[in-house]
Amino acid sequence: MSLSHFLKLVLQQPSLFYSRDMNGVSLLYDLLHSPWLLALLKVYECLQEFKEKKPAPVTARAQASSSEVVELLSEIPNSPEVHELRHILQALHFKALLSAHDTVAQKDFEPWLPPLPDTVAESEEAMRIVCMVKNQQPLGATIKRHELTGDILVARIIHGGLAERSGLLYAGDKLVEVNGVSVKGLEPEQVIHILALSRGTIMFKVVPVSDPPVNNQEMVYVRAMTEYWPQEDPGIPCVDAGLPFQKGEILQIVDQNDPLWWQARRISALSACAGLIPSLHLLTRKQREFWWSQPYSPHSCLKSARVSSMEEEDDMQIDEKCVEADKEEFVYDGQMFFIAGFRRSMRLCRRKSHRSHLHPSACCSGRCPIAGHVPYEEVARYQRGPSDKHRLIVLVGPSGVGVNELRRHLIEHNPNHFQSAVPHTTRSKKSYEMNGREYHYVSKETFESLVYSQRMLEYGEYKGQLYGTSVDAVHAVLDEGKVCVVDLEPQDIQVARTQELKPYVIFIKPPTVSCMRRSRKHAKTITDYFVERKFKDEDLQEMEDLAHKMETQFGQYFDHVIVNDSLPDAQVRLLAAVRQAQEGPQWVPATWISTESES
Ligand SMILES: Nc1ncnc2c1ncn2[C@@H]1O[C@H](COP(=O)(O)OP(=O)(O)OP(=O)(O)O)[C@@H](O)[C@H]1O
Repeated sequence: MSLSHFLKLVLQQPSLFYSRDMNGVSLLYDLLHSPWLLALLKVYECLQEFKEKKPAPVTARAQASSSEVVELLSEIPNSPEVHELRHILQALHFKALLSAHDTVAQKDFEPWLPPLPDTVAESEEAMRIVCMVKNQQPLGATIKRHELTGDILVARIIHGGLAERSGLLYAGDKLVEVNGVSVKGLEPEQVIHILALSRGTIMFKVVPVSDPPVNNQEMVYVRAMTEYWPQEDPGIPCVDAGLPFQKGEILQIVDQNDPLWWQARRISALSACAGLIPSLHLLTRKQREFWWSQPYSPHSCLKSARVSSMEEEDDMQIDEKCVEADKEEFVYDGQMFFIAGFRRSMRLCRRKSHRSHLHPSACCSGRCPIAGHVPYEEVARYQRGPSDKHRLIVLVGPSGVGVNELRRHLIEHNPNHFQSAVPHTTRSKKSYEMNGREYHYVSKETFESLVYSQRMLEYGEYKGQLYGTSVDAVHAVLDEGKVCVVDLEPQDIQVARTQELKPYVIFIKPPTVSCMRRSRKHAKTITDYFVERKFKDEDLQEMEDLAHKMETQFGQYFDHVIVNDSLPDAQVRLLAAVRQAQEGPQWVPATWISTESES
């Protein structure tokens, strides 16, 4: 019988006795002998005994004792009993049980809150007393001083922070006291000082804001196109509440109520407390101010020093056919395949300046990353559908890192699935070549019109001829249901970033110079002078420097990074990354998705 049911009977019984017409002695006799009264007395006795005993754990460190026993057991001869005991003591569920026991024994499972003050003056009726246990975590709120009244107000509540989780403090609440100290006339910094000194529990006396703000904004995701370090920003309302981020990181914007300071989380830590980041407007302004504060220097697009020095060198005549025809044809599954876009002239041309007079706009307005640079790019999750074209795969990396080696390997791995785009050139066709196989041979005028109509992903000049890869050449591959794999200079990525191509950019990064000295012992680089020449130490150093510059300037566009140390490893990782790009969900600019749904 449950105790509550039993107590109900107890209450019923006296009323029955009372209603019966009985003399007092027999009533008392019956009452004292009734089983329910005896049972009730027994319960009472048990409770009294329990109260006196005050049960206490024999030890508060059962876990430690268990570990000691396990250690001792290892020193005595093994027997089935010893084995069993050790097995029990080391079992995960048993350890969890002891851990729970110790937690209860040490009573560290709930915070201690101070008693609320008994006397609250009538005039303070509208006040709210809020107690919080800090537990070494930040409060998750910022304060400010009201410009006119001088009141100290809660400026914002950080999403996921202690204050928000308590549900007791709101932006706009007026602070009256902190831990019994009046904040009247204090500067926000002084209040922060009081808060910083408080350990464990903090008690606020606040006048609640009449309309607590409701955050019903939609969750927005952005890619950080720049980096941000709160410690270096003197303008941030609270450095500790700032969220540092790197280029290319995906952020979830959880609050845009403040026009200057948004609240965001990193996509990699969505359960963490949000942090403050400058709003789009503020960060754009900061970037502009920084830009103007820099000493004037004519901007030059990222180029390798080796490139400019090469341009001054005289070209040597090298037998083109013997160099260019290398490994262009191969057999796969009994079928002959031709691989275009790997020619020496094309590769050397890529290294040359992209600041061509052909481009309709000057360097700093089109392909250059500084022009039109937004600090946050809104992104959305994209999953390629079965009937969608493949995403363009773009490989980027400093010259000599192995971009072509990896690209070639990928295509040769399965030429029915991976293919390069056939480039365009203005040079004349050789007798052993075929139009549309090695190159699309076009006139200078046609090439220029492709450039002017923004149909060239990349282009350049080599030995007085133009070379480049057109958007249409990429489409020709994609339309066949294949994956197009191209090699671009980082400044050309922006041109390829369109809804129609949805490029997935993989940065091929060199390992350290000392690693390369080992792995590139037999590797060869191509130069204007030499068809193939061994890497020198300065080539490797330059590769490392250039990779660093590329990451600093263009890291925001890289969807994936592969360090090319061991070639076989890099090949495997590239294949996996390309598969993931086509089959897995990724963050892409939101405009790539919305344009699609509108059409
Ligand atoms: N991980 C590696 N280990 C050893 N050698 C490598 C590795 N990756 C590439 N190589 C070699 O380095 C040389 C340069 O590679 P590759 O031609 O692919 O460079 P690239 O990045 O395409 O540069 P370029 O702009 O000069 O064409 C080649 O001989 C290649 O076989």
